[in-house]
Amino acid sequence: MSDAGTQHPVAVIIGMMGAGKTRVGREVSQMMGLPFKDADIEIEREVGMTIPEYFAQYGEPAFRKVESDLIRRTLDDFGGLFALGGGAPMTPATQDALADYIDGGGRVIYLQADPKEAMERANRGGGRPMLNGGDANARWMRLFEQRDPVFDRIANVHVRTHGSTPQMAARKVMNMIEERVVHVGVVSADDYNVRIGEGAMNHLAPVLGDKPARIALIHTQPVQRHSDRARALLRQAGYEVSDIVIPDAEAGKTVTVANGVWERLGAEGFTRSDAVVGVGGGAATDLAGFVAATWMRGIRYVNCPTSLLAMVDASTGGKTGINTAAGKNLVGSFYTPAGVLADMTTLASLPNDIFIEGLGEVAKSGFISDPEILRILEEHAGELRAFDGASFLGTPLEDVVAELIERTVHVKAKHVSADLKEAGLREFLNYGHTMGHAIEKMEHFRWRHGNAVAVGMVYAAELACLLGHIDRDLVDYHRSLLASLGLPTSWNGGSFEDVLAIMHRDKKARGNKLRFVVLDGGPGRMMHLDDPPADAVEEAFRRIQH
Ligand SMILES: NC(=O)c1ccc[n+]([C@@H]2O[C@H](COP(=O)([O-])OP(=O)(O)OC[C@H]3O[C@@H](n4cnc5c(N)ncnc54)[C@H](O)[C@@H]3O)[C@@H](O)[C@H]2O)c1
Ligand SMILES: O=C(O)C(=O)C[C@@H](O)[C@H](O)[C@H](O)COP(=O)(O)O
Repeated sequence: MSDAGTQHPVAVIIGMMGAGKTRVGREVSQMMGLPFKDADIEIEREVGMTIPEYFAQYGEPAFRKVESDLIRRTLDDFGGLFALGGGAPMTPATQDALADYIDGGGRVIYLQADPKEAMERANRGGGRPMLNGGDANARWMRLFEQRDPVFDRIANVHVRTHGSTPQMAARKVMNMIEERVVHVGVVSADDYNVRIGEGAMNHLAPVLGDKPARIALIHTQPVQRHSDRARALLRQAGYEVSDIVIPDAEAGKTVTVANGVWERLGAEGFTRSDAVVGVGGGAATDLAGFVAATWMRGIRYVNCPTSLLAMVDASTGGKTGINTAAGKNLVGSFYTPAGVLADMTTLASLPNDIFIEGLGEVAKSGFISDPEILRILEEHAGELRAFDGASFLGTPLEDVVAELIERTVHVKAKHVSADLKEAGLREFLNYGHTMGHAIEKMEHFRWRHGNAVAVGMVYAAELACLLGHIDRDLVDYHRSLLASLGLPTSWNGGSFEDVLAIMHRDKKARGNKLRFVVLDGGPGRMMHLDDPPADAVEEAFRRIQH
């Protein structure tokens, strides 16, 4: 954010008179240990009189010039929280200054208070020149109608504070400030952001935009409390919501379920301008994405992942799909979301075993691309393995998990940005999956995906070692790290012949040749392994058995 020697605000708060910009801004600055500035107070200090006096003596145009000059200066030399006066963002010069600030990575937060509450607060206080003359309420409402669409456009963060105390509103603002954002560039489609943090789901309406009238909210029963929140946010934003509950986990990734959703969309008149929101684990976001990719050949969709694995992997990258009798994810489409909102508060209800399976895909990303992930996993293995959603939020572990999620999503974004349709580079994200998907199928999906992938990575490491690409120590490191996280490292649930037949149907296979992706020397260095010797393929299988 800061250029050499300059400071920029952590956030700028805008909103209607009475929205609570100053009160909430002060609360946030105290919570974050940062300085706070109120533009109106700074202006009165600079001109040596109150704003009503300045208005009366020099008029509004002169005031707006003083105001926009002070705002521009403050944006370039202040590193705390900065609240603007109600009318400030209506001035073109201030709009330009705020746009430059956002281009530099700044956050302009539109504090969207309940209009009635804000109007009453604004008129209680008096001393507001813009409300002088005539019925103050009517005047406030006229200003709201003029300003709300402008504020909505200018801001890049929107925080609704309806019914919130100043402290609750401050917490929402702080969550937005602290959230992590990973940008995913997509060569053949629109770029999008993955937002990671408490309250990320609040971005639903801004990400969906104002074109959809109808939203198909696709979710599963175990995440009802989170889909309830999504539904409330969507309805508050004025969307018509079709609530679609699908079977949980892999049972939801079938053509029968997809057809049922297509039937609903048809019966309710969904058109290309409408959208899909998927809330749940990776299976739910895979199905939701598949429905969005296929309804009328493609409508907008936003993923709200609620499991660790879905946050770090499934919800991003555009792989949508369903399973068939022949195997995992054999039907689907590369179709990218309009955005991904990884709301950390949803992890509060995530069972420990589901959290742990998500660590399988986190570790994978460490092995294929970011060794720092492996270091963090090693350092915090015990805490991660003991994950307890009920006591997780607000603890130091939440920051560790947020860092792991951001890093893992960065690894995925790097691969999918360069190779959306998996022509080569993206296949490295499939590390451990050739054997992993075979195990899932052999286990009739009783094994969780992340657990199967963990064993699959040990298999791939054994195969690479047998062929001289990595040393035994690195194979042993796979086992020790994955086991320390509570992940399985062996499997003996079926015959080599059955597994081999399934691996031959893996999407990376070409003709009747097996293809794997394996480490080449060490973490972060990957290679394709085409048509490996049959005896090595079988010996590696023997080595992952109990
Ligand atoms: N599209 C991709 O790129 C991609 C990437 C990785 C995995 N996947 C797919 O994702 C699936 C695995 O995802 P998963 O591990 O999330 O499994 P999942 O979707 O089956 O969820 C696991 C279980 O956790 C529950 N759950 C999820 N979030 C919860 C929450 N916050 N509170 C309580 N319960 C919650 C689910 O309801 C389910 O019972 C597999 O189908 C895999 O193929 C897809
Ligand atoms: O996004 C990818 O590409 C991946 O390979 C990510 C994997 O972690 C994920 O499990 C994906 O769903 C597997 O893809 P598939 O094409 O093997 O089904």
